[in-house]
Amino acid sequence: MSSDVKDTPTAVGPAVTRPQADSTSEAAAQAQVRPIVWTIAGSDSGGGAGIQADLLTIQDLGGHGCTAITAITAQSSVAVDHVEPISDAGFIAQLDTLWADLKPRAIKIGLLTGPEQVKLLADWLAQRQAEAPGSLPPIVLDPVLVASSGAMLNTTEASDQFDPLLPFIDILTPNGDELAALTGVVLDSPKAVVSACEQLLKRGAKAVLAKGGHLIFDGAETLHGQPAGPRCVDLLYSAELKALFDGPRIDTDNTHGSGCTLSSALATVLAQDYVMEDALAVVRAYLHNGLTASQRFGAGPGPLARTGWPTELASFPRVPLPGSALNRAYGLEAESEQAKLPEAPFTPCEVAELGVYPVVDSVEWVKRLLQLGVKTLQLRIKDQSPEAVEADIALAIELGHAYEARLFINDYWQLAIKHGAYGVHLGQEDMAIADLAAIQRAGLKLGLSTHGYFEILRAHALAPSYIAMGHIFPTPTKQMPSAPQGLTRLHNYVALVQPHRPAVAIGGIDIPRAFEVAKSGVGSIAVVRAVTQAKDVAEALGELQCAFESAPTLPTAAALAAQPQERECSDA
Ligand SMILES: Cc1ncc(COP(=O)(O)OP(=O)(O)O)c(N)n1
Ligand SMILES: Cc1nc(C(=O)O)sc1CCOP(=O)(O)O
Ligand SMILES: [Mg+2]
Repeated sequence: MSSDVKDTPTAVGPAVTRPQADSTSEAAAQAQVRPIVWTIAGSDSGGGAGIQADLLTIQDLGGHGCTAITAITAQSSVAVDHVEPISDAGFIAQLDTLWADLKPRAIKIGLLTGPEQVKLLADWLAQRQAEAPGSLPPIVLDPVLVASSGAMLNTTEASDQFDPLLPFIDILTPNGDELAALTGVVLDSPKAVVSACEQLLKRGAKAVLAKGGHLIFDGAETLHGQPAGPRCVDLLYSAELKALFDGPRIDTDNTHGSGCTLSSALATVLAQDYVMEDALAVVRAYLHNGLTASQRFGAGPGPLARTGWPTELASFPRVPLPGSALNRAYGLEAESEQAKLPEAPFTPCEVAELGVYPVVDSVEWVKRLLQLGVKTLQLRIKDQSPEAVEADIALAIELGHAYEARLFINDYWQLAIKHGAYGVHLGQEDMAIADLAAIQRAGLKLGLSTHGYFEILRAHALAPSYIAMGHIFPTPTKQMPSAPQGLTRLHNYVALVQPHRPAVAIGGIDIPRAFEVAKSGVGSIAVVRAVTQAKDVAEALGELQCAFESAPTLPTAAALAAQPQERECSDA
């Protein structure tokens, strides 16, 4: 693998074990493999929440946990009998000692026993920031007020008690009770949740995850447009992104430490450089699996099970589509902005694997590739008026049919419908503006671009004909707002997508890398330069094809053909 590829080898499973880790350089190498995650929280002697839950979670998701303990609690599954805050000196000593040697890639803050500890921590963070601007990693604050047994863990009820910390916090993760206590807003509707989040943003929070586990609104079932049973809807609210994560409410009372688990899981995934919305998608799936497999140990609610990095789509939340009833209930989009959602899945491609998939910018290239036997290809013309490109698009479509090939038209979906194309390829931003219902009704196949977990979930909800995942490696062909995904993530995405529909990898794939990419089991590789800049195009196509033939066939791809194409999110 090339060194410019951002890859996190521990994204799944345990770290690589090194035989001798006693030298400084060896220790540093270890630290790079498992990112260091701090938890600043209280000890739960019952092992279900607090520091104990955090360490288990951090380890389970591929991090190395370090702790700064804020309080000792005498706690079981049914009671909190004693809370003893650590001394100020003891608190700061832990932070200083860790900072000197074990710098964090992310921090989770849990129980702080009152305004004094909040101020101590805020001052300590401010000093680190002043000494080295930009040295603080992502910080998650779980504003713990009450234990799940109902006991108060925090000495004050002041709604502004966490405000000194807010400037340092990347995301605040209150449950319904905490959100109400921090804002004074009565959370009796989805829009009230939004206004509480808005208030916290005005007070300095960068983002809020308003957890829906405790929130039940009148008529909530009807918001989902389907008899789905009790749901849990979390709202991510920041200036840049407002998104819902919707999943079934798991029928268990083993929720002891669920807030601690969520926030430490989030810190651990953020420490592996995932963007917030992707990290939240993973964390919701982790909670789903942990609650589902949870067990009781004492007389009261048990803790969540530790089930490792989630890999199956069924564990992940649904991300409601633009124009969906759920988004409208939260007021996340104006009625006038509603996208036209299709009423049925898109026509599936008749093959489970799309193979070598060149993306080219002229009808001449389309013709040349068809003559060389290419069966999946895309015409991607950028920045021209529809009038200027119509004749070329019409001719390319005609050629595609003549050669019985799968020709996708990028962007110009109206022309693709008008001229009866095999399919259309659209980006994420197009999903909100294109008439997806018209594309589906016309029987055209639809391919969608994605760049991480969140976009994969949003694309999957539309039941497209394929999902493209990029950019795997750095590419000069297109300016990308997101980071390269790398091979480890690609493996995870393929496992998620390909049991349901064809997956396509794109971005920076040349012939040597095609062999690495094919090992992920992905059924298709989309390329621009590997074909258009090849000295010998026929030879390049042959070598790219070779990459697939040398790679193991994964059962997921083979299973696809037999899989009915269901639409996962019919909540319009
Ligand atoms: C197969 C495939 N995957 C991704 C893309 C990128 O599409 P999009 O996000 O719409 O960006 P542009 O190509 O329009 O710049 C693609 N074209 N093909
Ligand atoms: C058009 C395009 N879309 C991408 C995405 O990730 O969505 S990457 C990409 C460019 C791919 O070109 P090359 O094969 O030359 O790297
Ligand atoms: Mg496009």
